[in-house]
Amino acid sequence: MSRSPSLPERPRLDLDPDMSDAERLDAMRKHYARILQVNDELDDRLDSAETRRDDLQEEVDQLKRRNDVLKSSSLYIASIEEVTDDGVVIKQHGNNQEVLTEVSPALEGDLEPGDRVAINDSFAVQTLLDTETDARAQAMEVDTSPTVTYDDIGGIDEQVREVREAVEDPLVNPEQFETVGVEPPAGVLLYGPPGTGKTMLAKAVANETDATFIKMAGSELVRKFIGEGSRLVRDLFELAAEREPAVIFIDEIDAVASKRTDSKTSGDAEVQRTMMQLLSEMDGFEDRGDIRIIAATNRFDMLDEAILRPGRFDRLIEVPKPAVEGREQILRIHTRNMNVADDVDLTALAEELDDYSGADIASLSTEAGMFAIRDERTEIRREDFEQARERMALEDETDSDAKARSYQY
Ligand SMILES: Nc1ncnc2c1ncn2[C@@H]1O[C@H](COP(=O)(O)OP(=O)(O)OP(=O)(O)O)[C@@H](O)[C@H]1O
Repeated sequence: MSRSPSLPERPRLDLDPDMSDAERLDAMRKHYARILQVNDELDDRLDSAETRRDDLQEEVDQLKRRNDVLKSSSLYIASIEEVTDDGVVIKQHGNNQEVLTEVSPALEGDLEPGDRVAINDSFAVQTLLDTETDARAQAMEVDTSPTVTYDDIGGIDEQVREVREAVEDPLVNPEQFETVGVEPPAGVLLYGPPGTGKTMLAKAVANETDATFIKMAGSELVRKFIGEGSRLVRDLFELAAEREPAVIFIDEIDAVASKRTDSKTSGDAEVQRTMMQLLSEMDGFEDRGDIRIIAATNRFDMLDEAILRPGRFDRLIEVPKPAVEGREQILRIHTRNMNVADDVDLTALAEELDDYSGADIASLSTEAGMFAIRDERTEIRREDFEQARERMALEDETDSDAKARSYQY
């Protein structure tokens, strides 16, 4: 450490008793001049000390900012390739870069080849990730032979027809498209309120074409770790290629494909990267064979237009809540295996179910059945449907009360 130069010596006034008045005055003038000089020197020192203090403060602020960035920065995913005496060899997901890195003492002895870990910017292993939480296994639902059929779907006949044309025909009859010389739609986007049958439609089309149904929720793609979302997208398309014919169904696509926000947080950047990966998979989709892709959203208004361009999700199908005839059809579908009493008029009931979605009608039917069971009856009566309706209205109210309450905070 450099030592600061010593302070200037304090001026002394030596007055001899034998001095004449003139000599005394002269000595005092010189002393005064010396004091002024020392004062100036001390002022200079003070100035430079202050400048140095400001510089140090600036350095402290910079370090604090850097520390904050480091604390809040995202982690990357890697796999342990090898455990050696000098540290562990990791392979970063996404770019496959291999690095020899040290392990923090807290994790020493805990790591084995094949483990998934989170690493920071300097490749230091931060956490061991549970293999149970393997993102792929969690994020994808694979159904090799879905059982939903078009007959199970009510009230949206026009939408069924459109989906069949856009997804089923190109899978079943690709030559027809070739002969006519038109490209089948690259991707189909189903949009509309929750519980209207969008997932059912995608499953039914997979069933009808003997395709594997692979579902991924958009919310699963928006993960905490950098590289994970885009990797999942790649895995999704790879899996579909292995299992073709396949129908890829991406639910809640708005989670990865919302209009760009202005904020530049790392989370947003990660969502962007995931969306870019999805777009690039779709752009390179032409030669992928028997794979069709369907996405769904309840928030059409939020979507980034980039995903709606030709060659991407270029067939938009609105799936609305059912009108009265549709509600009756759905009621009939959901009660067809139930023992419903003759006094139940499903046509009249359908008229009363204004604003019910298909999912609401399914719950209503089950709920009515439960009332009959509670009453130890084997037949479902009109009053069971009435009680079920009241109960659902009550639950709805509690739900919206809870929502209203939560908005207050
Ligand atoms: N049109 C319909 N016909 C028959 N049943 C329906 C219909 N729509 C919804 N249902 C019932 O509701 C359940 C949920 O529907 P589904 O998951 O297909 O809705 P969704 O539109 O995908 O909803 P979300 O947007 O919430 O994912 C279905 O399993 C089915 O029992």
